[in-house]
This record gives sequence, structure tokens and C-alpha cells, in this order.
Amino acid sequence: MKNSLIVALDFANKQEVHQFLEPFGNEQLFVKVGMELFYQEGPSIVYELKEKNHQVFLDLKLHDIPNTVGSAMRGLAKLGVDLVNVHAAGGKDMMMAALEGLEVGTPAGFVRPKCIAVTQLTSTSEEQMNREQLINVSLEQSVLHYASLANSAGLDGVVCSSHEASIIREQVGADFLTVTPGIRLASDEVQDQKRVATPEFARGAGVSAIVVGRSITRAEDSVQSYHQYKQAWEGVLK
Ligand SMILES: O=c1ccn([C@@H]2O[C@H](COP(=O)(O)O)[C@@H](O)[C@H]2O)c(=O)[nH]1
Repeated sequence: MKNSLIVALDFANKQEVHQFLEPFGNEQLFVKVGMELFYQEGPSIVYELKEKNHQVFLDLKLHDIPNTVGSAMRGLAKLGVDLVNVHAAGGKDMMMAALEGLEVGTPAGFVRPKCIAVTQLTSTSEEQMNREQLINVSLEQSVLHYASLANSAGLDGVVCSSHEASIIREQVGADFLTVTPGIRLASDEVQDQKRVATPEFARGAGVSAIVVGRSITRAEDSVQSYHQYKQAWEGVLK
């Protein structure tokens, strides 16, 4: 999980996924299945990806009452995914229920999927958070608060932007995962993201895993773009 580059498979159906993955040949990727794809294809797309030995982050961002989230997680644990998530705004009881559901649902002999909580979406700015959510602290404080709450619920980490990763590592712990979308090369379009960073910045901040979507999946040459991101992400290690 640590040092991974996760590719967001934000596609409308399986056929588009196959078309995207075909040029990668036998290369094993860490991929993210989000709402767009899962709501169309359901568990079968996860089984297919796992069959091809890809690691899978099932990004459904669960946010409901504890009983509902716990029961849903019990089912998701059976899919054999590596990583799932919830919204930290659902509260500590909900996050604890999510974890318990995963523990109960994971088949004997299998590893429980890691569970992380979304803090503030990377498409949210501080001004927007203050105005729309009526959270009148800095964005960093809000993210750190949610990270501490997720940690106290026993979760494995959070989704945040690369800009909050180092303070989370310092204050919550170095083993607590920070998974960061909003990753762009300096030359890329930012699109709807607000808190963006380059792969090099993410690595310098001690991020555990970066998530890259459209810059790779919509590139003219996706394999080349993937390797460009991977090199930028891993290059700083050398
Ligand atoms: O705070 C969040 C949480 C999840 N995401 C997801 O990550 C990818 C990012 O895709 P890009 O095309 O690289 O912007 C996408 O699937 C989001 O649903 C996020 O961006 N921010």
C-alpha cells in the first residue's frame, strides 16, 4: 500500500476499462473503482480486476447511519478488495461500525481490507468549507480533526490532500495512511480540483499513496502518462 500510485478508473462501463488496461499488458496496477463504474457494473468488475491480480481501492465513500454502513461493509469485505472508505463526517460511531462490519465480513484466512476516511474532499477550498459547511476553522484544522477522529475510531488512515499529509503524520502518527487525490503535473489542467499538488510534492510530504485519474485515463498515451507520473512519484526516493 505504501508508495503506491493508484489509478482512478473513472469509466462508464467495463468495455472502457478493458480498452484502458489492454495496453498495460500484464503490468499489475493499483486501481480505484469509484461510484461511476461500480454503480453500472457492480461486484463483477471488482472480481475481474482481482482475477488479473490488480490491487483494488473501492472508493464508495460510505456515509450513513452506523447500522447501514456496518452492514454494507460486511458485504463489501467479501469482494476481496484491498482498500475501502467512508466519509469521516459520518462520525466516530459510523466509522467504528464500518470497521466492525469489515472484520465480521472478511472471510476466514483473508486479510481485512484497509479502511480510510475522507476528510475534506480535494475539490473543496477553505473558503467554500467555511461558507457552505459552516465550519469556521482553517481547512487544515478541519482535516486534522477528522484524521484524529478516524484514528480514534481505529481506521487505517485518511483521504486528504498532499498539503495536509505532513501535519497528519506528525500529529496522528507515521503509520496512519494518507491517500491523496488532486495530483497533477505542473503542466496539467487542474479541472474541478482545488487542493492540488505534484507527485514530487506528495512524496516530499510523506504521502502514503497518490491517486491519479483523468491525467492518465484521458491522456493520448495513457501508458506513457502513467510511467511519467510513476517516475515523478518514485524519483524523489532515489
Ligand atoms: O477528496 C477526494 C476524494 C476522492 N477523489 C477521487 O479521486 C479521483 C481523482 O481523479 P482526478 O481525475 O485525478 O481528479 C476521482 O476518482 C475522485 O472521485 C478526489 O478527487 N478527491
